[in-house]
Amino acid sequence: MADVILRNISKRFGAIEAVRELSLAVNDGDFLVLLGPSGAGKTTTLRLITGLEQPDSGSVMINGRDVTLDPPGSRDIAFVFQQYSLYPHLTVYDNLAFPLRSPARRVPEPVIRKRVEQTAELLHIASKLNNRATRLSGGEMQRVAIGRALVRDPSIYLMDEPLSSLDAKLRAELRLELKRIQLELGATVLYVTHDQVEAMTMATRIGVIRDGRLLQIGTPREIYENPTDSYVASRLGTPQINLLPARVLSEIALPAGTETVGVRTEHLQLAARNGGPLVGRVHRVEHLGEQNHVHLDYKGQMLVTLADPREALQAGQEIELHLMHPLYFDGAGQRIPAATH
Ligand SMILES: Nc1ncnc2c1ncn2[C@@H]1O[C@H](COP(=O)(O)OP(=O)(O)OP(=O)(O)O)[C@@H](O)[C@H]1O
Repeated sequence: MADVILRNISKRFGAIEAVRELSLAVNDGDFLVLLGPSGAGKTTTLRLITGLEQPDSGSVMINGRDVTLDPPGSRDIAFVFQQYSLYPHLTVYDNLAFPLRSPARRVPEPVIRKRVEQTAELLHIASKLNNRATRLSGGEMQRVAIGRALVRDPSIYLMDEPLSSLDAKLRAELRLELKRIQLELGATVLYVTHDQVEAMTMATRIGVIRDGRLLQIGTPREIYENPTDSYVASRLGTPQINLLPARVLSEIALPAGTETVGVRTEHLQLAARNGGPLVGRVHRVEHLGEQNHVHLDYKGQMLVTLADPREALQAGQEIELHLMHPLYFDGAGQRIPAATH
């Protein structure tokens, strides 16, 4: 059983409130992704769990034990950083063995060998064990860095944007592998990123964080389909949700209090003009291969939606917009629940 509970933790650096009364539970076997922009407090949250930072208030529990005041070394945690952080003069084997060779652990050498070889297999780097760390590609180096966390069997793996230094293709590849490995090991992971695709594809749950506050936590589907506010709605989905001021939609009935209407691709149907109340104009069509991005001008508001590339849409063409179950938000950006409309 491995779980981590944060209770109301806050951390301030001078005038900056990096983390504000954040409460969070990472359950056994969870792959919890903290998703937020730069400066949201993601790294600070991880550092508070490791003990590299002390909270100003609140507590950190690991496996039912309050570790808030414990030094970092005594917490049963493995951390993967954004940068590779390998020992360049050591071989891949020795880099992987390193965390097990600390005098405090006293792991016998045959056990180390077994763990290192298993980990290398898991990460598909078994053939590189004798290479020096510097003689690896970026993707291989990051695999080794992840491997250094995996050789141990901690309560929780903390990962701080471990794929962000890789190119898009490698990132996609390692994303799949990390998820496979997590499932194979039944590992508990807290992973921070600003990449919504990583969050959507790997997470069992996503926590959306902004300005040190946890805004919402739920499964990727819950966060995508049922965002509690317009900021959370805009964090997931490509193209991004269109947020239209209610005043440009006076032709249609909106729930009381609506100030903004959130329109994702699946909430919008385009049709030839046929007397419907909402008429826009195609501004630009971007052909992306399997789909088109259509940029529409609706009363001076620019909307982006997906369309089938076989649909003949031309810039300048007038087109009807049909909204299907869009999301409604009040003046403060809070969601107006479906039950009230
Ligand atoms: N040691 C520190 N001293 C002063 N300010 C800090 C320190 N560490 C973090 N901060 C500030 O706290 C806020 C949160 O930083 P943090 O690194 O946790 O954000 P983040 O979400 O991880 O961002 P990024 O995605 O850019 O890594 C930022 O405003 C940052 O400048």
